[in-house]
Amino acid sequence: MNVVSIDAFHLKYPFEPSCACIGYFDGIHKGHKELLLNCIEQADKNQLKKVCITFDPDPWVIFKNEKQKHLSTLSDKIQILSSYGFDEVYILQFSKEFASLSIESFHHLLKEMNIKILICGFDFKYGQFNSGNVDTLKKQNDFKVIVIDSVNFSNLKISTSRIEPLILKGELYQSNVLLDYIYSISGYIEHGFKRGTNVLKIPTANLNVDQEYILPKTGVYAGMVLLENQFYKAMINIGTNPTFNNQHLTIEAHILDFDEDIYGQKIRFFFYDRIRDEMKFHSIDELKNQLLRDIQYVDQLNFDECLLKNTRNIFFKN
Ligand SMILES: Cc1cc2nc3c(=O)[nH]c(=O)nc-3n(C[C@H](O)[C@H](O)[C@H](O)COP(=O)(O)O)c2cc1C
Ligand SMILES: Nc1ncnc2c1ncn2[C@@H]1O[C@H](COP(=O)(O)OP(=O)(O)OP(=O)(O)O)[C@@H](O)[C@H]1O
Repeated sequence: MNVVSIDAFHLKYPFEPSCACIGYFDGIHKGHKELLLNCIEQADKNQLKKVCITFDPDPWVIFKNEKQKHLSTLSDKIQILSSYGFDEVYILQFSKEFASLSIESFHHLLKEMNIKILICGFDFKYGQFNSGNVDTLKKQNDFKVIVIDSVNFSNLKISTSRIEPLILKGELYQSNVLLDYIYSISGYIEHGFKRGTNVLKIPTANLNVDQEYILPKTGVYAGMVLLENQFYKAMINIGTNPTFNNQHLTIEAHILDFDEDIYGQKIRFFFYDRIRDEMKFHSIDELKNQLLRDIQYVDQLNFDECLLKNTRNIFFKN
């Protein structure tokens, strides 16, 4: 899959005729999935390149000058799109100039990018003051437009802004249902206080997380980790280890049936469901007994087959 960064005002790339879906696609949830699958199907049917058009940076960065947290980093999006079988991802460089393109200039840009079929959601907006929408798109004759109806859950549109608060509240199972795969964050393993290994005899991998991610509410989660293209069941804690009065928030996983030195390695933590609050225990033995019960619980937990399969399809590299 080719990933191409595009300056809308200086098109240089040799664009081949394509069927493209368009959006910011943070998290690539179940609603987005409908667009992506439709795009792949239409591209194959019409012998066109399979293209996903997205934007970077986040419009908020440009308008509010604030770094936003996201469900997925750009690199995650690229990985997910690659798992769908896209040929190309066009990343339109978002700027104030780009945001103020007139409706006609936006259509002209897509025509110049050799888009033959455009797939978007029913509420897609574009151009100056977000004045472009599916009605204005349908009025032009340069490319065909396919509009996807709202993909709902409990009669409400599935959207990134609906999933984000669920993650912040720790309702990870519900977020996963709306995403259609298991939510994850990634980073590198760093050194902790070594109490896991030395005091508790329950070693943990401490995550130095990419700061872009939306972090689940503090607490203990059943989940998995992905390490060197292998999935392992894990229990994850996000918190300040109140039994030890830590000053800073840590994100750590005890990987079940695993005992290797993995400092410095790239790792991904998957949050399947929240088990409990992080608690302050009166003694290390009490904490240890609780951790042993958590291990037992996670060990016997059967993850939803469909969520597991979708997650593997995205993140497992063949
Ligand atoms: C699944 C899991 C649950 C945990 N729950 C708690 C908890 O409820 N209270 C607490 O003080 N620490 C909790 N911890 C954190 C342990 O205290 C921690 O693993 C230990 O302090 C090791 O830290 P270190 O990696 O910095 O050495 C939990 C850790 C894990 C992996
Ligand atoms: N549930 C959905 N059903 C159909 N189309 C959707 C759905 N969610 C998003 N889309 C479409 O997918 C494309 C990308 O959506 P985008 O990422 O901009 O927003 P979103 O998922 O609705 O999130 P937000 O809450 O940030 O608005 C757009 O064309 C949008 O209309």
